[in-house]
Amino acid sequence: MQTSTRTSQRQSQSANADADSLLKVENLHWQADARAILEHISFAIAPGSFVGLIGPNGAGKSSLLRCLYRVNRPTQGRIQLNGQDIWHSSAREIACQIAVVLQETTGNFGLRLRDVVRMGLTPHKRAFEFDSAADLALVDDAIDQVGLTALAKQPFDQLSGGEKQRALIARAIVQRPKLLLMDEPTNHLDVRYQIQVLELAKHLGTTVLSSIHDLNLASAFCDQLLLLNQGELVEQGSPDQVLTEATLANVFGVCSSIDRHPDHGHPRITYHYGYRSGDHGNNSSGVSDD
Ligand SMILES: Nc1ncnc2c1ncn2[C@@H]1O[C@H](COP(=O)(O)OP(=O)(O)OP(=O)(O)O)[C@@H](O)[C@H]1O
Repeated sequence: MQTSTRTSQRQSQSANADADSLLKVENLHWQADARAILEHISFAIAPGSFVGLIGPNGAGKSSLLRCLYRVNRPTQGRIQLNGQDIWHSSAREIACQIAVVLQETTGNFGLRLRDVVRMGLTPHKRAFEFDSAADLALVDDAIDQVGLTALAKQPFDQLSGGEKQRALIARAIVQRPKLLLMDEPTNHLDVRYQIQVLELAKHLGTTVLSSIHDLNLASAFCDQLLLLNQGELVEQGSPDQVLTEATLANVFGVCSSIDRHPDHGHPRITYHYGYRSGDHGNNSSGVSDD
């Protein structure tokens, strides 16, 4: 595994922002079956920012997110939310502060959409405490915000992929988290729903960390990007800093040209297919048409 020098430079830059960070991860390591999956992961996320977690298949994105929502216990290092170590907090305390949207959610056993959204209230409730009229109004308002009022009584498992993701965002709205973690929330969605789901998450006004495979979507929506490769954080910074032709060649093994998107001004990636080594300025990807 290699650690980029640019990463350490950016890590020291981001250290200046640490005091104001909502989430701070320090030297996180995680291993499974005696194999190192994540190593030397350090970053901080400022409140209100929309951060994309990118990287090739198997880089460790889901493993890192699972550490952050307390499924994978790090073998080394510290994760702090608002200055509090998440592994020294109760599961309920964390559930009040962190909402999670995963890529495929099944097994809701006949629950209707409204019941699934209502589950966002649970972490804030005591045992046997009933939902108040204000709680139920919050649920209906969240369903309305994601445009699913007409489907509120529909069994969750019968919804389309895009409708399920929007329902889970409605659940997150109800949960009122400080941090929303999303693992490939746009997987299997058509392009309209990919944009819609990310727009909904962006306009929640909460801090978001989401893994995203589509680098152009990551560029369009994210304030900051974390680039994982082989279990290490090799780049972190703005889309301009992270999405370079050289990085895409080195980490993803693709040849690309990058210009500015005419609407949002962030990097816009055009991929080149079937080129021969030497056809383009940067050919370190080793991609060829042989
Ligand atoms: N519980 C586990 N036990 C053993 N190996 C694991 C476990 N969880 C993840 N891994 C391994 O860790 C590596 C990283 O997996 P992870 O799912 O985190 O990658 P990813 O970046 O999310 O990949 P993708 O983009 O393909 O979803 C993979 O090689 C995977 O097989």
